Amino acid sequence: MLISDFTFSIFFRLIPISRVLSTGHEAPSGLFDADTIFALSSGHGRCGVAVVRISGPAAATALRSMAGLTCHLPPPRTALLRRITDPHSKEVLDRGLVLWFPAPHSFTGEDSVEFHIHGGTAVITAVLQALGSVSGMRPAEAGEFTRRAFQAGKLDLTEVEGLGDLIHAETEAQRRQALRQMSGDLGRLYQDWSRRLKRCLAHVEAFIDFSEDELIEDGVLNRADLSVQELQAEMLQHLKDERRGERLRSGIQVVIAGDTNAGKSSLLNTLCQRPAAIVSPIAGTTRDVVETALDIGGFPVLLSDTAGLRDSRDVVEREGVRRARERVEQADLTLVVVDCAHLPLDGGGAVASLQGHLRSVLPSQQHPDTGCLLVLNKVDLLSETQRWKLKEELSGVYGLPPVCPISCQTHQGLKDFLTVLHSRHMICYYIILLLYVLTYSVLNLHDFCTWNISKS
Ligand SMILES: Nc1nc2c(ncn2[C@@H]2O[C@H](COP(=O)(O)OP(=O)(O)OP(=O)(O)O)[C@@H](O)[C@H]2O)c(=O)[nH]1
Repeated sequence: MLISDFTFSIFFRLIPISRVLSTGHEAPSGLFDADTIFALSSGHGRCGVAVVRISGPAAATALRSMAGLTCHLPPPRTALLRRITDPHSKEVLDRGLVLWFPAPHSFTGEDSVEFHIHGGTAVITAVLQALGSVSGMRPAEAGEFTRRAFQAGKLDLTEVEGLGDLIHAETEAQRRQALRQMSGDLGRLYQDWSRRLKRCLAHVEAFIDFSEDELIEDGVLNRADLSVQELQAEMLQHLKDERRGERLRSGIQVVIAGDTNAGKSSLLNTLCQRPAAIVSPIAGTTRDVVETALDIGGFPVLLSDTAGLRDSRDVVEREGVRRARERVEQADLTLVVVDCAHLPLDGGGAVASLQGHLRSVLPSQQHPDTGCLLVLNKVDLLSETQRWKLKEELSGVYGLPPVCPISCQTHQGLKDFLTVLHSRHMICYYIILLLYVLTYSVLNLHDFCTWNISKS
């Protein structure tokens, strides 16, 4: 390969790496708008107080003309109680608080104003219409305030993502993760990686361009290679810890599957504490997938009840079974429910029977040890002796997933089951694309350095 080809390949690598790593906000010039934008920021629906935000060069004009402030603007970030009027007709629209945030000390970095008005639909509509009539003002597009904050360097991309997560957070763990991300820790980490990678790249380029003139000190490539290896180890470590974040954001897919009448719908209702699915002694009651969102130990879980798996001539039931199998294939975690009153306990063979259940539910390529829990339902129907036999038979058996004996009727064993479920879904991690790309890029650079060292 020619030297110019090396340089090209280095740049080829550098561009995606630095783009991915650059969480800073080198705002493209020309993206700043002269428009002033406004929006209801407190969400729709009737409420006590609604917040209308304005950002841009005409914010001060809007404040003056609508809050009756002819001479001076209010002191920055201080709430003033004012009559809010139509800027043209001077009709009073509401009485509320106004706040003035002069640039650059505002969320967007631009001159900004907030109106805290009463949350009735008519009040909000009147104020928004009045704002729209001020020259140079227009309603904000979705996410435009945050885009302006990013462009003004107030937030980096990871903080923007954290802000989005915080707004959408439904569980405690999601809220905590979003807040951590918003504090900028992740951005600082990526910027450090970016800086170190670029330094390695510069050393390798310098070696390529000047080594023949002997202007480069010995061992430059070795040091670059060592640094890249260190970075690679750090990223892999980070990847291990942070995969959890992805599951936190999108939720874990938990699917309940098994034979008809095993108590799958009863389990769904028990977990979500409401009659979300129909329960009946008639086999084949559930025909379609019934979904419900849950918060288990602070983690978002999308729980699905599915049709009982059996051969059927009924077209609708067959479609239900097809959907059930599809869901099991996509699941992060499958709860295989078995009616333990039907296990061959007295004559032995419970383990073989459970293995048969697992085979009939799980896709052939899935190992039962992973992504699966065996839920032995209806333990209330077992006698003391039968329970003892079951325990005996299952103790010391390898090749089965964790087994949880429970009763959806008496709630026996439910607490232990929830503990196992919590620890099990914590290990349902997936590759985060961004970090995968980073690692891949580092591996490429590492390969390049290694190749070059061996060549020299
Ligand atoms: N004794 C006892 N009965 C239960 C328990 N759980 C469920 N049942 C009963 O078992 C029957 C079937 O329960 P479902 O929850 O509808 O079972 P399913 O697996 O969803 O059934 P399909 O819709 O046919 O797939 C109902 O009569 C329930 O009351 C349990 O823990 N103990």
